[in-house]
Amino acid sequence: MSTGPATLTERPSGMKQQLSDYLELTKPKIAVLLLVCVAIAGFYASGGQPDVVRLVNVIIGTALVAASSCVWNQCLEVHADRRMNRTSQRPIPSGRLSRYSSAMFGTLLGSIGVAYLLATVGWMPALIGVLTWVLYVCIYTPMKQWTPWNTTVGAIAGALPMLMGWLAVNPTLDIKAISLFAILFFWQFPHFMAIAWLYREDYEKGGMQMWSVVDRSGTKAGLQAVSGAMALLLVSVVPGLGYIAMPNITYMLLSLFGGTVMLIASLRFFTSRDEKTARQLLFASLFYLPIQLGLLVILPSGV
Ligand code: HEM
Ligand SMILES: CC(C)=CCC/C(C)=C/CC/C(C)=C/COP(=O)(O)OP(=O)(O)O
Repeated sequence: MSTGPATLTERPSGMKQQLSDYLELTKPKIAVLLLVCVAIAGFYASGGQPDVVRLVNVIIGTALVAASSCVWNQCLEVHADRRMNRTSQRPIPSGRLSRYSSAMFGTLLGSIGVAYLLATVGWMPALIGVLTWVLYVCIYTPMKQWTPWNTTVGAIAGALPMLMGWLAVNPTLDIKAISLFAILFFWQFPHFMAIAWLYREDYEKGGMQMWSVVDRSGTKAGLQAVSGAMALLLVSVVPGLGYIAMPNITYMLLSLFGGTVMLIASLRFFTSRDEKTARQLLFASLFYLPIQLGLLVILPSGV
């Protein structure tokens, strides 16, 4: 029985755990890579001379709105998350946080984030942020329960933040902006199909309709990964096609190399469809994206 108010040494652990749980709700690992992509989009959109204040502000605002969407996604998916090993220990299904307090937290984050974007970088990034939030939380999340085409919708949500970074510093969406969106859009297919295969039993337990669940052979998941990687290879060279000073041959050769690595990893996954090739594809995807987009920052125009 407690002998009185918790001592200082006990209280922080309770508070510390709660803070850690609220942070976990925001899916920080996905958010960090996403925000790196947003930052590169803004840097590239401004020809390498960004308004640093606007760039920092769009990153902060996007982080808040993205975090809000991840929190609300988990509020809505708690019953499925409770049935999956991968997600059952998350703050809400485990009971460490209530759905109500989490939903309030998510709403607060989203409201502050949209207001911050409106106040600092204008209505266009804010509008795309709201649209992305709605796409991810209100459309993609329910779709996971009834069609494998949910991944295509999720990939649109995952790629739209590139346009938030772009529009924060450049009001004109040109072929370069679309190519950045396309790079992130197509990247998500090899990225996720590897995960969908690795966790296929889990997804089935959660009632999630992924390609790896509706087609147990994995052929459809493999085809999605290969198709995404092929499209990624093609669109990844676009930023170097003479839109920057002159055809950036170095950028294009490195992009073709990186895209070929992703395509080979996807083909190996498609032909073998086993744990090893799936993990290799997942890791390849997590290394490829920051390096590929990083080329737009480190290689000056026309190199
Ligand atoms: C259709 C779109 C996407 C789906 C369905 C998806 C799904 C997932 C899932 C289920 C995981 C495993 C998380 C876990 O281990 O519990 C994961 C990991 C990850 N995703 Fe994605 N993802 C998508 C798009 C993105 C985007 C757009 C980014 C960032 C640009 C991203 C970055 C990451 C990172 C960095 C990890 C590794 C996190 C970790 O190690 O736990 N993903 N993704
Ligand atoms: C500005 C703004 C709103 C940005 C949102 C960007 C964002 C987080 C996109 C989602 C990418 C995605 C589908 C992740 C997987 O979610 P999941 O629910 O399938 O992952 P899980 O199964 O691990 O919960």
